[in-house]
Amino acid sequence: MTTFSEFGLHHQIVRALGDMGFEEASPIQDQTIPIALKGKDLIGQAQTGTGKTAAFGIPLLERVDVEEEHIQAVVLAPTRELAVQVAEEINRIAQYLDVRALPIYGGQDIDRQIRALKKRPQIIVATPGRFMDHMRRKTIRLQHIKMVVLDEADEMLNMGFIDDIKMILQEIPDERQTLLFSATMPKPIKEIAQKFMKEPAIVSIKPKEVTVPNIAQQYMEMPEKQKFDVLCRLLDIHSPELAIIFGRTKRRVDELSEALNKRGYAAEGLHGDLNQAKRDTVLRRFKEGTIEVLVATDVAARGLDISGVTHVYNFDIPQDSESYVHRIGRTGRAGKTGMAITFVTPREIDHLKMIEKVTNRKMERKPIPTRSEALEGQQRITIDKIMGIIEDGQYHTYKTLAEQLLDETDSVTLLSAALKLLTKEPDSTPVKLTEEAPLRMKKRKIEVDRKGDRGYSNRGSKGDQRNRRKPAGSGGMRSNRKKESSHTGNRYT
Ligand SMILES: Nc1ncnc2c1ncn2[C@@H]1O[C@H](COP(=O)(O)OP(=O)(O)OP(=O)(O)O)[C@@H](O)[C@H]1O
Ligand SMILES: [Mg+2]
Repeated sequence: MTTFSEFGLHHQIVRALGDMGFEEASPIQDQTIPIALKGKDLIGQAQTGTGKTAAFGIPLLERVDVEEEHIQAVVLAPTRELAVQVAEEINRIAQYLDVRALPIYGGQDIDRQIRALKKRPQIIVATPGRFMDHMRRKTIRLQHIKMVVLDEADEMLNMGFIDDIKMILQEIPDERQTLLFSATMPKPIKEIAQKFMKEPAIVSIKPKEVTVPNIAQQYMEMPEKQKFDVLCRLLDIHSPELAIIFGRTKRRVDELSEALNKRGYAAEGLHGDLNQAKRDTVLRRFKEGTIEVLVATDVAARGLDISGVTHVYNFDIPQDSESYVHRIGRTGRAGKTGMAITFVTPREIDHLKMIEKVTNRKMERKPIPTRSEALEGQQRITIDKIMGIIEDGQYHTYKTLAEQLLDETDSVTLLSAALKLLTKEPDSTPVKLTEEAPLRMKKRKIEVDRKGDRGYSNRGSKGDQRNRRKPAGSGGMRSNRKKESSHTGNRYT
């Protein structure tokens, strides 16, 4: 593997990477950075959590002219959270340079953004809708942009941003460099590539390895009604450092997080109907560990890099293999290990098989854990905590009290009572969860797979696009453009 100094990067960048704990380039960085540094167009595909952000972030910073006070590079990303995260990572790499990346996204006060833009950042990381708004207002000028990155391009297409992206790419000067990155690359991406990129170099992992090997993948089959109790048991047994639970719909996420709280888990929901401030708070609290369980729709699946996520639970099986790959990829990042458990109802087994087929990886079937296993899990945690205190030696102030108690009660009885008190016993508080209909396999999906579409999903296929898209205008791009301005506030799900 290559060390970063071998790429001939600015010493400030190498130093920042060192501060960040990056010692060697990851494989995708190793293969793409030299190409991107030459100014060539590039499609980079690599598994989740393997450092694609720095793979484009480093060349952007390397190629930005520090003296020039214009926007020189634009990264487009599908969600606000991702825009913020990518800008933060670029700024960390840029900490010893006089270069700044500014995140720009819908839902944030536009005047504030305009003021921030006046400070002349060289790099913008934006969601497409808000970027279009600024293009129209001429608060972002395009003529000096010489690099464009599409991060999670396929998701931006799924979210109906295709026209925005085409428009943006059309308006940015031609003699630019275009980079496109994602863990999955369904077909419509190729169309964008053909139209808007100049003989892109393709750096791609084999479909065989679409998921990273360090994530243990398991599934459990059970009726819909049983899912919630099983989830609670698993949380008790695994006691994750941080866990993400994926639900199919926004209502589902709300109900699940409420139900989890009722049963004593520190959980909060994240989905597109929450306002910006709430979304920010939830993510912050999760990153800090104030909440241990994040319940989310697919919005959190893309790109989010939160260290400490040890477990991902697909409470509802994901719609397609692409979503599966991105969801489970929230764990097992940067070489760490992780565990992903998918719940499947008997009628959804075909769906699971389809996912296995496309990802080319079998999930291990696991039996449903029992209530007593859950209790054992929690008891183990209690014991670990007690042993931890003994190791720390911080218990001496309690010794006299312990001796007094032992005069009156025998040690086994005393310790048993203390263990009971400290152990979170499996809880069966009734909760309200509206049943979800099982996911049905659509015939079309299998057909696409059989055709050998390299894409790990079919979500990008035309039919789906039509369904997922915002109400599409029949008019040309210009008419779309107008209409969309009124939408920008809430388009990012
Ligand atoms: N060379 C490196 N050495 C050590 N850690 C790294 C290196 N490159 C990136 N990382 C860290 O690995 C984590 C994952 O990186 P990143 O978010 O860029 O992954 P990704 O490939 O974009 O994943 P996804 O497909 O989910 O978006 C980040 O915390 C990042 O800081
Ligand atoms: Mg990423």
